[in-house]
Amino acid sequence: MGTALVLFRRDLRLEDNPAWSTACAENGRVLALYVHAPEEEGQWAPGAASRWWLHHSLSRLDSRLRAAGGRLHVARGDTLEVVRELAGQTGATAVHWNRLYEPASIARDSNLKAALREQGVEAHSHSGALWSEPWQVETKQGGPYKVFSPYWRNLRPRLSAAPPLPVPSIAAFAQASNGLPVEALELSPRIHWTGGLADTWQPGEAGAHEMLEIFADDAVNDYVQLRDLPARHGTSRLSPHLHFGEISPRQIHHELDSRARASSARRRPDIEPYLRQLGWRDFAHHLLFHFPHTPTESFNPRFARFRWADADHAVLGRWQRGRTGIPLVDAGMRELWHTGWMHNRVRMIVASFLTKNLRQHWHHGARWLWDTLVDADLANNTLGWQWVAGTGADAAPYFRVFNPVTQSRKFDAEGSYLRRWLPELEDADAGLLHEPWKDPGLLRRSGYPAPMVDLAQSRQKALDAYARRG
Ligand SMILES: Cc1cc2nc3c(=O)[nH]c(=O)nc-3n(C[C@H](O)[C@H](O)[C@H](O)COP(=O)(O)OP(=O)(O)OC[C@H]3O[C@@H](n4cnc5c(N)ncnc54)[C@H](O)[C@@H]3O)c2cc1C
Repeated sequence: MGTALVLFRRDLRLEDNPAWSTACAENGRVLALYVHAPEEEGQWAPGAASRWWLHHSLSRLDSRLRAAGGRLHVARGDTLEVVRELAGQTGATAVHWNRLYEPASIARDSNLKAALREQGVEAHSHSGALWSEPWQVETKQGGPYKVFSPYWRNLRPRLSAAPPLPVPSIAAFAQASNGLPVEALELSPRIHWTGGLADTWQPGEAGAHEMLEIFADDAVNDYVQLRDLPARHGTSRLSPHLHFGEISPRQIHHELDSRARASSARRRPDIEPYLRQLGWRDFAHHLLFHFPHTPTESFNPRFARFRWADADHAVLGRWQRGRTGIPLVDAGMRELWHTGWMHNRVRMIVASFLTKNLRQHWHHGARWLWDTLVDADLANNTLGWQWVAGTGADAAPYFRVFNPVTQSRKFDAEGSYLRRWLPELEDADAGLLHEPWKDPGLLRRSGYPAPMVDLAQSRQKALDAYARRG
């Protein structure tokens, strides 16, 4: 049996990894390879929080492989050159990887496949990141979907909760020289600002399964009731693990389905609302694959000439630092800065505030989240921003401007989320917490800023601007 290289990218797991399983089954020797080539990701090289995650996830994968007698061969440089050099060194006759769907990755991987095949090396790509390939779900007319509900109605009946691929046994690891330690990639920042990330997350395959277990043990039962409450752990928090491929949708589906079947009919959780939400991830990738211009251009062409306010760095800075004077917006932005994550409902509110009340282009928000989220994902982030800004496929209507005070009273009625992230308002009266500007004395005493815009007036200005669009 021959030797194969397996390129690990955002599939940093050994279980349910089709590229890894196939290579191990078909070859006597395998080399697990990570090539660090951020420039090959075009404008979307990983941001600071993602790099932190990647450092730890690669280290954990390396440790797992070492425990099995091998290691992760880490290299930096041009992927094709590195693969060619290692194929030569190890005598590999095949290269396997799981597909990615960002435009730059598709272009890179197509070149890689063609160049390797030309050289007589087999190149195999596999489906390991999504439930379904973006081209497998088609409308009756044979085109892509633009609206989620019909997309989901088409996809859902085809999804199987079959057991995922087990961790394969490995005959032998191929040896290669010049591998780097993960530290050499300098992904972890020199300045120590990542304490909050380390306190919140455990990157890697084991961390992903722990997170799934916590969710499956408890919150999945009340997902519909709790998923909108930012103070509660009502969602799975699997997004960074999914982004880095430490766990797959198939694994999650299988685990939740098996547990549901094992529980008595009376106590059986309804896992459908959660699966549907996970379906948005496949949908986001479906959209990105079919409409690759959307990370930078409005999905809806009617917004191509929309006049956003000029970029204002002071305004953006207050939003980024959580100093807008609107408690729910500031709490979300501070949660993001501290933990690298923000609750979905709060993401919608901070995005609506930026694009509508402040009328800043959604690009600015998308970029900031790209740098600060541990789950920054081009497909999901693009969909989220275009949805809220009203410029996207299946978007919130442009006239929907979230009122952050109403939202905060509804979804954080007791103010636990606000008090947690705005310690200066910890002692504020419950009635004032959502609108502290109503008591100038409170603002003076606490140092919490006055609102940077009047919510009603800025909403009206946004509606006027949207009404004039295109
Ligand atoms: C402005 C904005 C920006 C966003 N940026 C990102 C991003 O960069 N990366 C990211 O993963 N999600 C993004 N989202 C979607 C969503 O907020 C997160 O996926 C979710 O908060 C992650 O938490 P969770 O894992 O607990 O979600 P759960 O509710 O437990 O959902 C399970 C999984 O389903 C997927 N999912 C859930 N909601 C969505 C959605 N609306 N769109 C696409 N996939 C979804 C995620 O992979 C998530 O992990 C964004 C949303 C908005 C409004």
